[in-house]
This record gives sequence, C-alpha cells and structure tokens, in this order.
Amino acid sequence: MTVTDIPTSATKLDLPPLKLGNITVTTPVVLAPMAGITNTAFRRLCREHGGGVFVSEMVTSRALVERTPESMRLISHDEDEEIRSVQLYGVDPETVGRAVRMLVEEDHADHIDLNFGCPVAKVTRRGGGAALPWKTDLFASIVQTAVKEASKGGLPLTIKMRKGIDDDHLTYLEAGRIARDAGVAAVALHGRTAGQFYSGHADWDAIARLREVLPDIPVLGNGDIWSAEDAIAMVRQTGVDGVVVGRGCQGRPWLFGDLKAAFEGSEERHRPGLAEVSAAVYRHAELLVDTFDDENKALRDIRKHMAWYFKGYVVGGELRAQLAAVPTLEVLRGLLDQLDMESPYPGADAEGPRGRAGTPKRTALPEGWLKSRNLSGEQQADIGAAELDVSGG
Ligand SMILES: Cc1cc2nc3c(=O)[nH]c(=O)nc-3n(C[C@H](O)[C@H](O)[C@H](O)COP(=O)(O)O)c2cc1C
Repeated sequence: MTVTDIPTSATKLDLPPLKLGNITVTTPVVLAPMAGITNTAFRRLCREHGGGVFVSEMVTSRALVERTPESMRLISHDEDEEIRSVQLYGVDPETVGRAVRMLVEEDHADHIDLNFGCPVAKVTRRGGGAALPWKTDLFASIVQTAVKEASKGGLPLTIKMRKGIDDDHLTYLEAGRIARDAGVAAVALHGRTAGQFYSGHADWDAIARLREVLPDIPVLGNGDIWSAEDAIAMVRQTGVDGVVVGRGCQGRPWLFGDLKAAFEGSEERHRPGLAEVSAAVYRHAELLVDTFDDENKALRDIRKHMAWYFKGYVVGGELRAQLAAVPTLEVLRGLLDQLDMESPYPGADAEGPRGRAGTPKRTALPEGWLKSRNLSGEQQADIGAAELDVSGG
C-alpha cells in the first residue's frame, strides 16, 4: 500500500496513552528531533497547539561532555516544558554513557532519545549514523550503556533509526530486538534507508513489521505524516503506539492541534487565514530572539521557515523574496503588515510535503566493512572521525 491510497477516516481509535517508562503521554505524538528546527522557540509554538513529546535538536555526546556552549544551548528547555526531551548522537559507548550520566545527574532531561538515523553520506560511508546499527556489537554496547546510565535516574531511553543502510543492508528488525533486549522504553522507525535519504515514500509496511516483531514495547512510526489524517492512517495500517512527525509541522505548528483532535476522535482541523499565519511568524521570530539572545541569529533562523509558513497562501512574489531575506524584526513587522490580512486559508495548497526532500545518496561502504557485523579498532576510529560531520536524521 502506498501513502496515497490509505484510508483517511478519522473515527476514534481508542489508542491507549503512550507509555515511555514512567512517563505517560496522553496524545501519542512526538515532534521529531530536527537539527536547526526544534529549538525551544519552535517547540513552544508546537506545544501550545497540542500534546505529546517535543524532542530537542540533536546534540553529539562528545560536544556535550566537553560542555561546548552550543551543546549547552541545545539541551536547554523552557521552564514549562513538562517532558524535557533530549536527543543524543554518539558512536563511542563510553562517551555516550558519560553524556547520559551528565543529563541525569545534572537534571537536564526527563527523556533521552538516541539518534541512529543520520543519512548524510559523509557519515554513513564511514560507518556512522544510519549505518552504525550494521555493527551490531557497537550498536548493542552504545544502547546498553545508555539505558544503564538513564535508568539510574529513572529516565526512559528510546532510540530512533532508519530501515538500514540500503535495501541490501537492512538493520531495523535486528536493531529493534537488540534495543528491546537492552531495555529501551520505545523504538521509533523512519521507514526509509539511509540511501533513500528523503526520496520516495516512507515504507509503512516496514513499520508494521517492526511492530509485529516487538509486541512487548511501544513502537513509534515515522515518515510522511503531513496531516492528522495521515497519522490516524499510519496507526491503523501499522498498529504503532504513536507517531513521530517531522517536516509536516514545518510552518504549521498548529498541526499538533489537529493531531490532538484526531486522536480524540474529533474531525476539527485548524485552518488559519493569512492574518494568523503572519502573527505566528512574528511570534516565532520573537521567541527565536529570546532563544538566541541575538537578533541576527534569530532572523537567520526564521528566514528558513518563511516558505513553509506561506506555502499556498496568496503572497506576491516580491514580498515572498523580501520575507525570505528579512534582516531585522522591525523590517519583518513592516513586511508582514503588507500582507492581505483578509486572505483566507488556501486549503490543500497549504498542506502536503514540505521541507527536506531530495534524491537518493550514495552510501556505498567498503566491501570489507560490510562483511563483518563486528567492529575493528580502525573502523571505530573512522566512525568517530565522521562524528564531526553528523547532522540530523
Ligand atoms: C531539517 C531536518 C533535520 C533533522 N534532524 C534530525 C535530527 O537531528 N535527529 C533525528 O533523529 N532526525 C532528524 N531528522 C529526521 C526527522 O526526525 C524525521 O525522521 C524525518 O524528517 C522523517 O519524518 P517526516 O517525514 O515526518 O519529516 C531531520 C529532518 C529534517 C528535515
């Protein structure tokens, strides 16, 4: 079944609340960790519309144990974030263990997620990111160490992964079993291989297979949820315990309101006119100024959201270009004031795919590397070196 011929009915599912260890998540929805997107400002906007777990941008374990200023910003949360969720990336069990211990002992988080989904070719070619679970001994060691350290503080630890390196080197079923045996609180699967990058459709059948293989822990499905109807369809089709939503909420933080409504059995959907979108953009920019305490940095950040916010809306070409290059909050105010505030919700044009797309990437790993599922010392060094190139999932 492809994503286009799934049923769209939103009749109530009666899904039980999602349990992540001792945390009960009433709306079974997770904001996907997205580097450069899911900072405190964006998480606040999403949270204000709905419920769920709102995961931080990824932080590398190495940077965190070195306490770089950027990594300390990445793990920071607003005071009213009920579930402080942090995503870590790491390739060395000892460093990952130290990073988890730091989060626990210094009370920076309530939930920790480990990222095994980075598809960036520079990283996967050297065995890191989404290729790492192929080396089952290293993968097991990282997850076991992280679970052990997280459990000392009673924190649930989850993992997020892709299907594998490419169609000939799938890892998700075995990695899921290893993670379950290590004691993770849930496993999230993005239904693409690293080689697919963001092309084609996410394979929801693979998500269903993982659900069957791991009947005893929550499985979360990820990939191509653009609307509340897609989320309901994924749950129906795969039997997952919750959904992870990434690009679908870019420029649409109100999607979390639709998701909450849909999981409560309501057909109500939020359809903001241009005036409301304009207010959201300005508020987002202001929150970013608070987050970064630096207007230039904040404006650099908000610029990448502009095309997503205004997708499908009636906005002239020149104004669009100016918004995409806006230099200051004051200029932003002036540009937004030029919009036709009576302009209504444009319907389906405002919805659907957005954000990162792209063509498949070559992830070819050396034959020798793929031959053994165990890791040599030299390969460990290589994976470690690629850590500097890691960027999201
Ligand atoms: C800009 C961007 C940054 C991302 N950064 C991360 C990340 O830091 N960690 C991670 O696990 N996945 C990351 N991802 C992957 C998403 O979490 C998600 O798995 C992917 O976008 C598929 O879900 P979607 O179809 O709902 O977007 C990123 C995706 C995008 C588009």
